[in-house]
Amino acid sequence: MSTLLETNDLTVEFREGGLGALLNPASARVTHAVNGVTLSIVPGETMGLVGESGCGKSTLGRAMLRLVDAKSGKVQFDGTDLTALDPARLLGFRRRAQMIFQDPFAALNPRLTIGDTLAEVFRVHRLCPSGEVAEKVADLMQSVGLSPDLASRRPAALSGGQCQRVGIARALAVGPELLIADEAVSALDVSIQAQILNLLTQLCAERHLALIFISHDLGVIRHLCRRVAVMYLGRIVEEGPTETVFSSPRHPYTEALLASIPRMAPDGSLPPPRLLGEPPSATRLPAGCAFNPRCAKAFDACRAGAPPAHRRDGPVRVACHLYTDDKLATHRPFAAGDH
Ligand SMILES: Nc1ncnc2c1ncn2[C@@H]1O[C@H](COP(=O)(O)OP(=O)(O)OP(=O)(O)O)[C@@H](O)[C@H]1O
Repeated sequence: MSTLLETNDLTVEFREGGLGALLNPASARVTHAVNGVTLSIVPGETMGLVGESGCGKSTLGRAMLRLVDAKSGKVQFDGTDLTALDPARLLGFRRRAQMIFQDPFAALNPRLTIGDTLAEVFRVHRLCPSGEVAEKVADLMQSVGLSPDLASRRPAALSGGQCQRVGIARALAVGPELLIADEAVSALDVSIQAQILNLLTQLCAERHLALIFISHDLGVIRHLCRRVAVMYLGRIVEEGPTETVFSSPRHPYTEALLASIPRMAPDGSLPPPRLLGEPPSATRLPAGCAFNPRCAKAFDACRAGAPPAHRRDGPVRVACHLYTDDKLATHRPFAAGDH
């Protein structure tokens, strides 16, 4: 199947330092938010993007939609290089890929009614004659489980779950082929989270939508996504079918992340966390593999150089020095101390 969205060696940096940094670029404080990401998604596919806070998930999602500019690398949507699009053609692309945000209240204009918020999308993108907008808005509201009676209300009169349904409706209005949902349920109560996840599953299936679902929550990713990409300090360290990655993680970071899900022992105690401390700052990346200072399996090569990003082990892609060609060629599973 042809690729819908593809990033190629994508890098995003944030430079800070005020006037001093403008006069002397070498003095700028540079955050390496996305560091050479190559990833693709096909039409109708659901992919989870998971990793600790600050690892670059949101920035990657935003760069995929050109809401933030890349420093280098490419983003291609259906064969078109987004990094080279002028503003007029970018507006056309915005119909095909949309974002859903974490905070449903903040994402809506508090002064506009729900009906006006949705009607604005039909008008800006000239999606239908103005006489049909009210009917389209009512249909759209029903498709996300909102009564059209709520059209006259403002966001403050809605619950968090209802606001997120409006956010989803606004994204769907333009008939996109790809949704990027950035922590779209993490601000909601658990019972409401399940309803919104079910809605997203249903909409993706009905409309053959591709979904990139950004989340800290491994349980949610497992429930929702066929494929998962695990991110650490700006890089994808492992990527593959969700069930394969979750049942036999290759990368020590994925392994530690999965082992960090709190599970109570029969005696009521909690096992010690497997992932200790915070990730290093994205302004000062460690030499070699970025995970090496926290990796229990690190050895000399991990400190000497970054691992190749595209090594395949069956259906899984892994960026780790433990997966050298000779180990993969002989199908020798690694173990601690097996270097
Ligand atoms: N506009 C910005 N200006 C400067 N630095 C930024 C900006 N946006 C993000 N960053 C930095 O880029 C890095 C990646 O941030 P990002 O928000 O993409 O991570 P994340 O994995 O989505 O985190 P979270 O799960 O907490 O949302 C962080 O170090 C963050 O502080």
